[in-house]
Amino acid sequence: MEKINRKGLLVIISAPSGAGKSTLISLLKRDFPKFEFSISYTTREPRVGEIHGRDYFFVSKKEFIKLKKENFFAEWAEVHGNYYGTPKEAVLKALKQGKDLLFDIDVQGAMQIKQNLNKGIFIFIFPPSLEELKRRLEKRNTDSPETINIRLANAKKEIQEANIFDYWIINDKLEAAYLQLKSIIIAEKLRPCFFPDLPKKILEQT
Ligand SMILES: Nc1ncnc2c1ncn2[C@@H]1O[C@H](COP(=O)(O)OP(=O)(O)OP(=O)(O)O)[C@@H](O)[C@H]1O
Ligand SMILES: Nc1nc2c(ncn2[C@@H]2O[C@H](COP(=O)(O)O)[C@@H](O)[C@H]2O)c(=O)[nH]1
Repeated sequence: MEKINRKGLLVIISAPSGAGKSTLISLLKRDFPKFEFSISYTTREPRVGEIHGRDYFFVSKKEFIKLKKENFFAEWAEVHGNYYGTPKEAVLKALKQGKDLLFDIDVQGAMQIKQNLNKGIFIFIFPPSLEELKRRLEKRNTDSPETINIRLANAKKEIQEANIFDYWIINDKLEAAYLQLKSIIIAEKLRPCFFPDLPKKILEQT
């Protein structure tokens, strides 16, 4: 069969810190090798094992503010006391090339993408409870007790904003949550709007 043109899908995933976004996204990276992943800029210090240009572009506050003034970001927000932003160029490139692009961003950023681009599917991941969220953050052992407290306080606010999202997933058992996430993405990728030429191509075949 002749190659069918496909438009790219934008997938925006948000969750309170520690709910399991990065864990779920690493499974998507394994199963959807053609997906592009938006790499954000941040003023946060790198965690052990994080690599500049793979996990984030780690920049100073001064550099971030300069980029912000230059209109470099598709969206940006102050999250848990640090700045985070999505480079506009990566989004425009993915849209132009019809590539699927996934964003791991907070609720404020998701709202901006919704307003500015007016496209994408918006998925919110819940932890099974706030106690379990705290347990996961403590067990991850990447943040100080003060930072964990800030992240837990922000989790309550983020959960209250969850109604702007298209899909909700509770990440209790990882396998079940991942199956739900994967199913949403597969179903969304099959929407007719992503294959505008398909009926014509099928009818033209001899
Ligand atoms: N379903 C699950 N059950 C138990 N532990 C989990 C589950 N999902 C993720 N975790 C663990 O919880 C911790 C937090 O997960 P992860 O780092 O993926 O969260 P996150 O939402 O990306 O957080 P952040 O926004 O701070 O980056 C990790 O140690 C991870 O291994
Ligand atoms: N608005 C944006 N939020 C972002 C972006 N990149 C990441 N994030 C969110 O920040 C928090 C904290 O992340 P962490 O890696 O420090 O734990 C989390 O909710 C991310 O989703 C971004 O470009 N814009």
